[in-house]
Amino acid sequence: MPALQARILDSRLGSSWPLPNYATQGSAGMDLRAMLEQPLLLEPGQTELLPTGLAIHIADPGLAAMILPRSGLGHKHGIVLGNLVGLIDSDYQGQLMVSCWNRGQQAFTIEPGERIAQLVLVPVVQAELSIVDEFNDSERGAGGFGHTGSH
Ligand SMILES: O=c1ccn([C@H]2C[C@H](O)[C@@H](COP(=O)(O)OP(=O)(O)OP(=O)(O)O)O2)c(=O)[nH]1
Ligand SMILES: [Mg+2]
Repeated sequence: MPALQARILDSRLGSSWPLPNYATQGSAGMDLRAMLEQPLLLEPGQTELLPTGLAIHIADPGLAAMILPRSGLGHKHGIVLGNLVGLIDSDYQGQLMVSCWNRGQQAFTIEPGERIAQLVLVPVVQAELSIVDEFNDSERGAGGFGHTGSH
């Protein structure tokens, strides 16, 4: 498992609540917590940017991190991400922020320290554009958006 540099920006993280970690040996993501001073009522349709108390520096341009919703919160309570997916650049050193969007019909209260999203490290390939006039033929060509049918 590679080491990931992290800074704790809220001292409650690691004392009142555990640091983000993998819940099981096979977990893909580590949960991020809402470092709130008090419970936050999210009305239907409301979006708030929440601090996580944590900064990471991935440093390796061959890696990035994604912030993804937690399935239970998203499916049962409509609490997903205002940006749908958060992408954390390898050179970002600021606090990890989570945009929480209540896309549901009911208000939902986020408690201080609640696990609101998950962080997944992913490999990245950076490419240089090589401009051409025509592509070599491919089986698909420009067909898309249902081109292959629905059965
Ligand atoms: O859910 C998120 C998404 C992004 N970020 C941070 C890390 C990321 O590296 C930086 C920039 O994100 P992005 O490139 O997606 O946002 P932008 O709107 O393009 O801003 P910028 O102009 O700073 O790149 O914001 C978060 O903390 N949480
Ligand atoms: Mg950007």
